[in-house]
Amino acid sequence: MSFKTKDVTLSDDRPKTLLLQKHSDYLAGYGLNKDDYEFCMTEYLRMSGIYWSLTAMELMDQSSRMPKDDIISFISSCQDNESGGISASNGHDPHMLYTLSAVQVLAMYDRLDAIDVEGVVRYVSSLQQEDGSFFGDMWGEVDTRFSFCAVMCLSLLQRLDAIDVNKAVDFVLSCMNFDGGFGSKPGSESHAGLIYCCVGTLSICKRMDALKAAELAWWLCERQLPSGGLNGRPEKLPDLCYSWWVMSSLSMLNRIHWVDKKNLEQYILACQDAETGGFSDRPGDITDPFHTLFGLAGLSLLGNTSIKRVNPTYCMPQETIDRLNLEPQILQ
Ligand SMILES: CN(C(=O)[C@H](Cc1cnc[nH]1)NC(=O)OCc1ccccc1)[C@@H](Cc1ccccc1)C(=O)N[C@@H](Cc1c[nH]c2ccccc12)C(=O)NO
Ligand SMILES: [Zn+2]
Repeated sequence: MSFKTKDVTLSDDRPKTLLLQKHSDYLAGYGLNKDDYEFCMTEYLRMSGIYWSLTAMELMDQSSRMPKDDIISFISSCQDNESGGISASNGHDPHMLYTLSAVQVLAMYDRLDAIDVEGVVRYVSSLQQEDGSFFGDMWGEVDTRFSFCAVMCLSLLQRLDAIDVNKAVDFVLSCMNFDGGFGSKPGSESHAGLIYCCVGTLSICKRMDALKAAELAWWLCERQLPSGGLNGRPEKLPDLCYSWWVMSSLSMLNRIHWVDKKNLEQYILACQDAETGGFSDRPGDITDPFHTLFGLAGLSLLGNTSIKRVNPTYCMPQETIDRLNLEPQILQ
């Protein structure tokens, strides 16, 4: 039993303002050196890395600094003609996670014509199981993350008709715990990231009525620690990306005011690196594009107007969601 709540202390010389130019330079320069160790080691999730960088640049209104044509032809080269699915990088197997990232990127660029959309629809719907759940790929791992990938991807393509939405919702609801939270499968422990996926699925399918909203919002705001940061489960250290998983879920529940916004903003700003640019999981750690997106997206949800509005359900610019006429449900 740990009596000392695990937390971090924010040092006095931490960044207290948003260093937008540093973050824009950091992302514009990331991955240019193709043979650096980190770039090679993250090939297995390259497509998601492109989604994180582009979305962060869009939120900063800096996406013109991204190599648009190279990105679009890279995505086309990653679609598997036989299955219709899209892989993280050339030569890798197609997977739901990277098919979603690719569709998110092309939706932001308004270039869904660059892929075989019917092939993607065929791939995603082929992964739905009898109980409504989804596999991540042909190897058959079930996880509520993949339910969220499926409904987000198909809704971006205006093709939710291709799956059994009622069964997809039933499976997600079968993963609801007594604390109002969700795990990856029925009976799995509640986890902030999976709560985001399950609430997001219900938001897109317009079934937020089925949530135990009060219990869930309570569990979510319990994630906040004295440092202002949020953790993903009880007794865990704070981590910047959990600011996003928790706050986007609270936004969909219309209860974002339940967290101490000032304290949380302090924690997010403290995770910036004034030298390299970018955000890290905790103050003083190495920055990466993943935490940089979720730091900026979190500040956007907190109302920082120097960052464009982000949609809490899709984690994409609100203007993209508006252009696609998508209306994910927000609890009243
Ligand atoms: C596979 N990932 C993770 O497991 C990260 C690891 C981590 C980061 N900080 C602490 N650990 N964890 C993570 O994303 O947890 C949140 C989560 C978990 C499950 C479902 C959704 C969100 C990260 C990549 C990563 C690996 C290692 C270090 C940093 C980033 C990852 O890809 N997360 C996914 C989470 C996610 C966001 N939107 C989704 C939609 C559907 C499914 C998943 C996601 C992502 O961002 N996709 O675009
Ligand atoms: Zn993290």
